[in-house]
Amino acid sequence: MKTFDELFAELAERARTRPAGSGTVAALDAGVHAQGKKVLEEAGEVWIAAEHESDDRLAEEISQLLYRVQVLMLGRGVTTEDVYRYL
Ligand SMILES: N=c1c2ncn([C@@H]3O[C@H](COP(=O)(O)OP(=O)(O)OP(=O)(O)O)[C@@H](O)[C@H]3O)c2ncn1[C@@H]1O[C@H](COP(=O)(O)O)[C@@H](O)[C@H]1O
Repeated sequence: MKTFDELFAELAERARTRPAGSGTVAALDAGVHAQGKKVLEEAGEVWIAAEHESDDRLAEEISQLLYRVQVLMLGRGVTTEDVYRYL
């Protein structure tokens, strides 16, 4: 179990250390265009799950959307503080 902030810190560390085999490193290397497409794809899956799937499947899709948003944030150099000041 981890929080949004804990995952963001983990992904930032991946970006910094670039361990072999990291899907996050590959997603960051793919660039902002590809990262944005993944956000849109996962958002669509969240919508479908919300209408047609179980609470557990919906929660899983939401977790994947949060991950994809965090990859995009790192890809653009946007921090959690940058986002939280608008909440
Ligand atoms: N939380 C996630 C996470 N959520 C989603 N995903 C990725 O997103 C995929 C699911 O998205 P898709 O529906 O697009 O599935 P897919 O089309 O089969 O995926 P791809 O072939 O496009 O990678 C998963 O298979 C993972 O590759 C995640 N990948 C990593 N994490 C966490 O991020 C951290 C760092 O991971 P690594 O960089 O892989 O070490 C670890 O704590 C992981 O648990």
